[in-house]
Amino acid sequence: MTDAHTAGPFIAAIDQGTTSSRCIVFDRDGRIVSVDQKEHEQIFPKPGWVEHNATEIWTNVQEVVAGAVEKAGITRDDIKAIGITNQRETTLVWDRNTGEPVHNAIVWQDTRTDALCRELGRNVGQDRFRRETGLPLASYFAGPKARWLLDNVDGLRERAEAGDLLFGTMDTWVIWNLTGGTDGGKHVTDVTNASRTLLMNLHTMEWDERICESIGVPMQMLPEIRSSAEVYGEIKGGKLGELLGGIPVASALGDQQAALFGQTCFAEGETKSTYGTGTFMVMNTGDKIINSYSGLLTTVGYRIGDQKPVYALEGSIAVTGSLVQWMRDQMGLISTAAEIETLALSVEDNGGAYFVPAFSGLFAPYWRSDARGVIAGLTRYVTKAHLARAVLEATAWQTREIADAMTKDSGVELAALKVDGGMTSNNLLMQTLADFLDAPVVRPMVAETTCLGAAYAAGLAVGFWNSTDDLRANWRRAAEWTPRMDAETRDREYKSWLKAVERTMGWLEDEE
Ligand SMILES: Nc1ncnc2c1ncn2[C@@H]1O[C@H](COP(=O)(O)OP(=O)(O)O)[C@@H](O)[C@H]1O
Ligand SMILES: O=P(O)(O)OC[C@H](O)CO
Repeated sequence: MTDAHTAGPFIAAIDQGTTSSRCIVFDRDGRIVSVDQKEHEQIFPKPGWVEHNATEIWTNVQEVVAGAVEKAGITRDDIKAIGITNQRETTLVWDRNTGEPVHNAIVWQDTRTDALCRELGRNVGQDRFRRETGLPLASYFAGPKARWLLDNVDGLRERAEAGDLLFGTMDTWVIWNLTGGTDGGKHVTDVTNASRTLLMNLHTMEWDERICESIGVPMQMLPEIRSSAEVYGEIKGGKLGELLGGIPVASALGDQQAALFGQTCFAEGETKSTYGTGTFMVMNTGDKIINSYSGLLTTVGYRIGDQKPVYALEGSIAVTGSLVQWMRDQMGLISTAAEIETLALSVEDNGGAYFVPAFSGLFAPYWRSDARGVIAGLTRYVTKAHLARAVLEATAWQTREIADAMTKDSGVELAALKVDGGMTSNNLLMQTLADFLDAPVVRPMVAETTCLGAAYAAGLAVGFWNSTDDLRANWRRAAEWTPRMDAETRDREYKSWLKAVERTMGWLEDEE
């Protein structure tokens, strides 16, 4: 697959995502040379529970790396480094001696720790977690998931305290296996992934002893926290060892931080939003740890080698692309995701309907697990085409709420929004977004910004690229949407949206 335009050497990146694992090989201009991808099973043992089989994931990771290298028609000597990006918060515990997971991984969307988080809130108080970790106490994050495993799997706490078990998010699992597993695998994570556990102190970039104790996670099972761009070890052992042994494993970033990096949002105030199953908007806040009073998360954007960490504010939305899937799979109103645009374009507006998809509560800026979805404003006039509009508008309004919160917290007005992810192929949605934000929306040439960010960080770590300026030079605009909506309509519609959001709250009673 390589040609004269994509002469080596190359950098490879693994994206261990929620629904699939993929590997992409990039050239020096940040162009894609080859891709391989494999989905894994989504396991739903009970309502609200979501698990992954980590052994299946590791098998898939090995296959997609081998697959991408084969498709590129290159060998070990052509690849200067490999980087990792991953679904964040998804939590695994495994035996350091056998390498076997003790339980399926508990996925970020899983809400089984809701009650535990409420209890921690009552006993320890929300404020301390916010202040030290930048996060609200919520089932989304990794620490409570690890505590749940220790409390609910027989004998686990004793084994953890004896030092026989390792904790990790998916970056840690993949790096440990890539670098040899039971034969000396490196047990590390990076600052961005660690900043999603509720266990890392944002100010020191170390595990916080008191917080680990309050949550009930023994520190001896935690990985070493490293920067996002440095060599953690080399590929070793197994089939990949034979194929790619010795290649430096040189970056790790949570997928949303990787997208920030891949979008080259290196300056304070630069913001990206990734539109997939859920949506994650992240703003670079430079060296400032901005405490959010508006329901955002304070998190680490990235850290290159021994440079100072760069912080970020994040607004996470649980349901965006998955609402389009719901319209397709559960309602049968469309047969492909792309059809939502055609259907929505068959009418002028939403016909008065507003759809708030609080299917598993509301994430940012509300963090309400008692909320459930509503369609408000229904009359006999509303058709499925109006609902299609309301579905797309839901994504755009949720983004607007987060943009408002970011401006409030940071004092920075959004100058433009860089977007990526599967939903950005929807032109009507992108125009609606520009209209509701009253700011330009820009999509880059390389839409695979997540893998690209991991490749960039790995490339910086081994000197393949010299500086972030080299990376900026690779960024190219593919499309831009500018606002066309008048202020009066925008304000009126926003009010109606906010009214609909209010109606989702308090649907579940506390004991539910
Ligand atoms: N044309 C479209 N319009 C609206 N939504 C879309 C469109 N194409 C894909 N999607 C949605 O985008 C999501 C897939 O995007 P992707 O970036 O691959 O997600 P993820 O990385 O979270 O798996 C799906 O939820 C799908 O419903
Ligand atoms: O794998 P994705 O793209 O669904 O990303 C999941 C996020 O990292 C969850 O925080």
